Amino acid sequence: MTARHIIRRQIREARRRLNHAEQQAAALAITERVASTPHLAQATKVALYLANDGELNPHRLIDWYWSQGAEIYLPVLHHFSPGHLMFLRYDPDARLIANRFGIPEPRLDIRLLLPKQELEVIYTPLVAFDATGNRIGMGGGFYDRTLAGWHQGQGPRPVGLAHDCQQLPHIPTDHWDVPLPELLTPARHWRW
Ligand SMILES: Nc1nc2c(c(=O)[nH]1)N(C=O)[C@@H](CNc1ccc(C(=O)N[C@@H](CCC(=O)O)C(=O)O)cc1)CN2
Ligand SMILES: Nc1ncnc2c1ncn2[C@@H]1O[C@H](COP(=O)(O)OP(=O)(O)OP(=O)(O)O)[C@@H](O)[C@H]1O
Repeated sequence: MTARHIIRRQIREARRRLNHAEQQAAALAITERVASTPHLAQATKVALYLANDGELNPHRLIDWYWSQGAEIYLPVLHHFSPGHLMFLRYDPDARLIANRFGIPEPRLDIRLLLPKQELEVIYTPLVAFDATGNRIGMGGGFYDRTLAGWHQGQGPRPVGLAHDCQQLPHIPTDHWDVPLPELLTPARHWRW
């Protein structure tokens, strides 16, 4: 087992142990944080995700963005390009279908597809982060591929979302890992 495997197992277990009240409080705290952060609150096209495996649950944040008239996009596993994500618009009445990991995603409808360059913010799920903005995800490299190049202006700014218990002192990185410039937890707004 590599260090990354051990980190994934431990932190996934820690976030799954959060109870319903803790998850609800975290969902509310993150929504209030976004609502009071102008560059995030003003975004009109944002990628979010549907919570899985104890992740910080953005359902209230999605409702809040909808109430502001913003468009929400969800990651959909690319049907032809393995390891890549597409972003499809998520409307309140959307029909969802579970992907191969059991995570619900919009049905593939070309009319709902948005090129990622047109998103303003990609809220990024993650398993673990450290105090310098390094992240580890579920292990598919999906977000690393999506975020590769954002720093050179090829795509939107990523903003990590996580519970405070997902922080580690140091995460070992690989050359393809894309560090985050910003991350929100219920307790803190990190910027690097
Ligand atoms: N909510 C959410 N949606 C997301 C992601 C995410 O991290 N969170 N992704 C971010 O990349 C993509 C999906 N990536 C995933 C990668 C691995 C596993 C997973 O559960 N793997 C199993 C074993 C693999 C299997 O079942 O085939 C595991 O590790 O237990 C789940 C999602 C797209 N959608
Ligand atoms: N930009 C990229 N181009 C090609 N392959 C990549 C890229 N980024 C990551 N990969 C590959 O994806 C695999 C998984 O990477 P890693 O373990 O860092 O995923 P992760 O960060 O945990 O997942 P995610 O990014 O989906 O949250 C690695 O084998 C890596 O080689």
